[in-house]
Amino acid sequence: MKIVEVRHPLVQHKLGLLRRADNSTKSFRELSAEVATLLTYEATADLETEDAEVAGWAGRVHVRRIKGRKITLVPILRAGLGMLPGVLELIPAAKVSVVGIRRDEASLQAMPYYENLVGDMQDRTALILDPMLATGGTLVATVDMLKAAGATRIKGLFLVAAPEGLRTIEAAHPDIEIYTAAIDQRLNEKGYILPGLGDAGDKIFGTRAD
Ligand SMILES: O=P(O)(O)OC[C@H]1O[C@H](OP(=O)(O)OP(=O)(O)O)[C@H](O)[C@@H]1O
Ligand SMILES: O=c1cc[nH]c(=O)[nH]1
Ligand SMILES: [Mg+2]
Repeated sequence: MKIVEVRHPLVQHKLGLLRRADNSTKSFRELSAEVATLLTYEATADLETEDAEVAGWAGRVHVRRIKGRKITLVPILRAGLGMLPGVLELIPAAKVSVVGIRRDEASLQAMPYYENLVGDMQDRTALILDPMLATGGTLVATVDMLKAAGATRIKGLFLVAAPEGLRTIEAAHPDIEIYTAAIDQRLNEKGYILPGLGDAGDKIFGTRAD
């Protein structure tokens, strides 16, 4: 499975800021979106392009443009919404397919509760957005959903990923690609990533002070 840990200095610097426990909701949101923009740049590096011509200031000019297959962004509610503005900075016309999955805090099982996907999923690259890949249950459920709707080309963008979750997704869906700012050490007994970011959904929405 293709797993890319993005080591770019800007990504690593911003991730370092995100890890601070004293971030305000505003800074956590801004940094999440900024790292998401940089992950998008990496994850779209292999998009196919084609020749085209446009009317330039000195006549016709040869240019390149993105070809064929289009993209749908797939933010996973809730926390994935925190990455969406950053990704839309680079792909402002992308259609958005929303998936709602909540992790049961006791069993750590992924509980799907909402699905609203674009109709032509088979013609698009799906870019899943979620800050945290922990046990991997949420990602496996999302990829199951996307494949059932016809998706064949799927990439996931995460701020932080745990080795346990990477192993789980590799066993279930080795054909997808993962882009993350960090592969962290491990999960704690409650399924939180260490050193991680804490509860990303709560930090993005300001629902609990850590
Ligand atoms: O890899 P897993 O072990 O499945 O865990 C990861 C999921 O947990 C968090 O969502 P959460 O359930 O807290 O929902 P929220 O975004 O509404 O806070 C996170 O945003 C991922 O979606
Ligand atoms: O570390 C974790 C794991 C799951 N969800 C989070 O928000 N943080
Ligand atoms: Mg949460």
